[in-house]
Amino acid sequence: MDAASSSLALSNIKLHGSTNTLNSDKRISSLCSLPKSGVAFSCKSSGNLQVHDRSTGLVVSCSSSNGHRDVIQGLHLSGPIEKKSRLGQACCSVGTFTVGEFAIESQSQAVDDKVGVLLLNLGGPETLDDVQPFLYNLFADPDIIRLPRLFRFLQEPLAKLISTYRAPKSKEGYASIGGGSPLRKITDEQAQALKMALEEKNMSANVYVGMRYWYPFTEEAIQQIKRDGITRLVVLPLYPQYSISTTGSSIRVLQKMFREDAYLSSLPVSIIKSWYQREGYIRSMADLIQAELKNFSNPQEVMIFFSAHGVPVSYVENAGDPYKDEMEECIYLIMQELKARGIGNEHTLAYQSRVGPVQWLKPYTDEVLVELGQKGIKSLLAVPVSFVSEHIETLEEIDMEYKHLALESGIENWGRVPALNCNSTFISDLADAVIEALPSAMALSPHTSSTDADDRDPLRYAIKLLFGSVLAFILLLSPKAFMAFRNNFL
Ligand SMILES: C=CC1=C(C)c2cc3[nH]c(cc4nc(cc5[nH]c(cc1n2)c(C)c5CCC(=O)O)C(CCC(=O)O)=C4C)c(C)c3C=C
Ligand SMILES: [Fe+2]
Repeated sequence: MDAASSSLALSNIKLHGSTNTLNSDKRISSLCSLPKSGVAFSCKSSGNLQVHDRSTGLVVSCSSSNGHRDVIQGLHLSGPIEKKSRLGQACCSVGTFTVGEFAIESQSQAVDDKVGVLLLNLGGPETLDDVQPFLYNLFADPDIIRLPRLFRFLQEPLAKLISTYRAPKSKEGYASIGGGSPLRKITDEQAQALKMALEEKNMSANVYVGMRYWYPFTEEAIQQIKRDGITRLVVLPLYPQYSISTTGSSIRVLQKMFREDAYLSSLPVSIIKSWYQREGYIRSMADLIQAELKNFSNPQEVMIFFSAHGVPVSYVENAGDPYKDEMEECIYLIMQELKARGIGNEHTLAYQSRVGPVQWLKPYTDEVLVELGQKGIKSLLAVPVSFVSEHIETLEEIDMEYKHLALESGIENWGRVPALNCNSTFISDLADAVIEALPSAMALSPHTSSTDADDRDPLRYAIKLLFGSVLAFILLLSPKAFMAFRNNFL
């Protein structure tokens, strides 16, 4: 943005109130002369107000003497600030807010600012023929099968083997939910709903979907973002809690792409790592639980059973994955919200969907269901909590396998909370999360040219692949390794 458009964005901000301490004209004229890298001014009322135009946007912040800062609509505000309506953001917002005795109106619209929101998700096979290649992509991810560095060359042959052997069982699962994953359709609908929610909050943005293991791949979304000339990007993983295996894996892909591309490496980006603690998300989860409890004849006797997708214990204990802590805090917050509504049901948390010959987070959903049935629990409400759309593990694993197991174990009344999908409170809260994240967007990393020498040398790559296949084959010929593999992956 040049000085002229900078002044255009900022001249739309009107400062009202006593001007003996805040002279808007003076500051706006001084802004125009600042270089295109950014503009800023400050004033003294009872706090220190700063307005920054970092070439593509506006940040208004006010730090008071006690140093306390609040975030309202992405603007860091504190002290004597009282929100009146939508706060101004240079990109597109219109609104009014007061700073002590001053009122500031923003009708700013930086015409050359193009905001993008990238929704990250897992992706799922759309047909039964997609299942094996989808599984290959998943198991080839070093954040899913974490091999010691020395054995990394085994990653691809192992992924080939595991995906081939697991595919028949997975296909049965996908066949039972209609022949494919609903993830793409639901994520596209969420993207559309988010775009509309942002528009209602006066922010115009393109919303993109980037999947980790199936179409549309994250790489495709990034190419589209480049073609569209996006100037600021908010990355929003559709996982409320952070795990190395989900959000971490997708961010790793982005970081690699951003490092290797000149345009991307200078694009201001803001990544929302996890958002399970957001009020709107907690409220929307509590709404779903409250509504579903009403379907039971004795709602207060129902055990609320949170079922989260598991991760291997080593992720948490050795690699420092915050997933378990975030999950437990999330459940605590949902239960607090329910308690505030007078709902004091018993609850429990267990982990589902384990894969592979390692220990996963405990307790396991299937084991707890049997124990609860044996203890005499008669009514149970299952709440899937690690994911915000319906998918194979809600539609098949919970609705079919676990329901069957629970009823067999003595539970008589079974219910399941639907996934949030396009729930309006939830989507509106995601829109707020995007607006709040935008002002902190900054370039991710310096541009470096291509990294891994092996990736550029086809001969070294072929040798690595061949050597890895032979080793994987030998490993699998050992009867013990074979039995562990067969029992856990197939
Ligand atoms: C927060 C959610 C998820 C975590 C954490 C997670 C970790 C994780 N998953 C696997 C292996 C598989 N996951 C599969 C499907 C799948 N996983 C998630 C979410 C999380 N995974 C979702 C939403 C889905 C379903 C996608 C869909 O098609 O609807 C599968 C494939 C299905 C199957 O064969 O069971 C596998 C395999 C591991 C190993 C892991 C952590 C290391
Ligand atoms: Fe998974």
